[in-house]
Amino acid sequence: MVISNIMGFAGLSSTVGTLLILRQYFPRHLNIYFSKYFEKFITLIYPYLEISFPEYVGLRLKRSDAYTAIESYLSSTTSEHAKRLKAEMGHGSDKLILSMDDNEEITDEFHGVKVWWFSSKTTRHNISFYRLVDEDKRYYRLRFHRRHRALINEVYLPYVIQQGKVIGVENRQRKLYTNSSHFDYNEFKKLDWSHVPFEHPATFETLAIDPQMKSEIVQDLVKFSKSKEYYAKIGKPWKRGYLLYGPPGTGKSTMIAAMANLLDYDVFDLELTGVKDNSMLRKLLLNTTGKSIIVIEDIDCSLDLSGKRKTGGNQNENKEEEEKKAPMGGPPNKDESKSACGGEKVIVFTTNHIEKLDPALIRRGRMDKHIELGYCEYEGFKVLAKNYLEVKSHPLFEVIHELLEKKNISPADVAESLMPKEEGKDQVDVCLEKLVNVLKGCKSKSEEEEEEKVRKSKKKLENGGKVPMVEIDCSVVV
Ligand SMILES: Nc1ncnc2c1ncn2[C@@H]1O[C@H](COP(=O)(O)OP(=O)(O)OP(=O)(O)O)[C@@H](O)[C@H]1O
Ligand SMILES: [Mg+2]
Repeated sequence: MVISNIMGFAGLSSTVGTLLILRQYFPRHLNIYFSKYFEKFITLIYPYLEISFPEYVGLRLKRSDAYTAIESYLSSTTSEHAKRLKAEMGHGSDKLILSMDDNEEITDEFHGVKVWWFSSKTTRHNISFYRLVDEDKRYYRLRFHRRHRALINEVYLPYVIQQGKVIGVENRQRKLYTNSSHFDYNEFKKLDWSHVPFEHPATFETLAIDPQMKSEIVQDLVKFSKSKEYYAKIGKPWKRGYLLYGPPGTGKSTMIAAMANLLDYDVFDLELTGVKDNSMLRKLLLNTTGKSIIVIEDIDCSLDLSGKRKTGGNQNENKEEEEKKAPMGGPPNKDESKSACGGEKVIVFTTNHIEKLDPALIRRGRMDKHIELGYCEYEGFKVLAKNYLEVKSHPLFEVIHELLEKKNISPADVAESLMPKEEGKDQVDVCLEKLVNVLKGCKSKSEEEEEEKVRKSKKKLENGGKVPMVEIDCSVVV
C-alpha cells in the first residue's frame, strides 16, 4: 500500500502546470531543488491523498489479497457506474463477473464521503529468451480528501476488504476436495488435496427426514455460521462437529451435501485409508480452508488402518512428538494449536455402526451433535413422492403409510422405487404400486430387531465382551 500526494488531478492550478512545463528548462542543480520542494508545495495546494494497490507485490509469486478483494468489491458497484467494463469468469466458476476496464474511473460514497477508484495499467517491455515480452502491471488507485484520512484508513478500507472477500466467496465455484495428492504445475509444488467443482444438488428441502429434526439441524447450522464473535469470545476455534449415523441409504452423504449447499461451504472429503499417520492427518487438516465441511465417512471402517497409529501411552507425549514431526514447519500456532481445523469449519463423521466407535471420539464437546438417520417414515416418503413423482396425495398413500409403520426400508430404496423408468402419466401409479410390492417383501421391524439382538450377542462373544474401538487422534480432527 503506497500513500502519496499526487499531481495531475483535473483541478490542479495552472501555476503548477506552468511550473511543470518550465521545469525541463531549469539547469540541473535547480531541478534538484525543484524536486525536493515540489512535493511539499503540492501538498499545500493539493488536498487529495492517493493509495495504490498493486496486483502483485514482491516477486510476482502471489496475487495480492487486497487487490483481489478490491476487485470483487468494485465488481459489485462497477456494473452500475463504470462506462467501460471487462467480463471474466469468476475464479473456477462459470459465473460471468463484470469489473471496471483498465484506465477506468468510478466514484464511491461512504458515510457521505466521496472517493475515486481508478484502475490503471503500466506496460513494461522486457527481453526474455531473446524475445520482447510485454509485462502488464495493474493496480487500483484510491483517491480521497486528506481530511478523511482516518475514516478511509480505519473504516472504509477494512469495510471494502471485508465486503470484497464476502463477494469473492459468493462468486467462486465451490469445490469438492479429496486427499489424493498431485503435482500442481502452476504453483510448482505437490498439493495434498485435489479438487473438482462441487455440484451436488441436494438441499434440506429435498431431504426425506423427520421435519422437526430437519428444522433443528438447519437452525443449528445457520446459528453456527453466524457465531464468529461468540466463538472468539469464548476462545474456541470456530468449528462444529456432527456425527451422522444410521443404516446404509438413509441419507447421511446426501445430508452433508445439503449442509454444504445451505452454508455455501467447500467440502473436504478426507479418505482415512490414504492417511499414513497422524502427522499426515494434521498436515491435511492444516491445508483445509475456512468455510468448509471436513467429512470423514464410514469412520468405523477405519479400524484396520487406525491399528497402525499409536495406542495407549501418554496422549500428550504422542501429540508433542507428532507436532515436532509436523511437515508444515513445526507445531501449528495460535488457535490452531488447539485443533488443526481452526476457522469456520464443520466436521462431519458418518458411520453405519455407532456402537463400534470409541466413546472418547464421539463424546459431546468433540462431536457437538449426534444425528440418527433412520428408515423411511411416512413424512419422509411424502417428500420423496414430491421430489420424484411431483405428487402430494394418491389413493395408495394410505396403504404405504400403514406399511411404512410395520416395515424397515431405507429412503434410498424408496427413492429407487419412485424413480419412473418410462415416460407417461401412468408412471405415478406404476411407481407407487412398485413401492407397495417392495414394502410387502421387506422384513418387518420386529423381525429385524430380533435379528439385530442375535447379531449383537454373537459379536460380544467373539470379542470376549469388548466393543471394538476406533483409534484416531481425536484432538487432531475435532
Ligand atoms: N433421507 C433421504 N432423503 C432424500 N434422499 C435420500 C435419503 N436417503 C437416501 N436418499 C437417496 O438415496 C441415495 C443414497 O443415499 P446416501 O448416499 O445419502 O445414503 P448414506 O446414508 O450415505 O448411505 P451409506 O451409509 O451407504 O453411505 C441418495 O443419492 C439419495 O438419492
Ligand atoms: Mg454415505
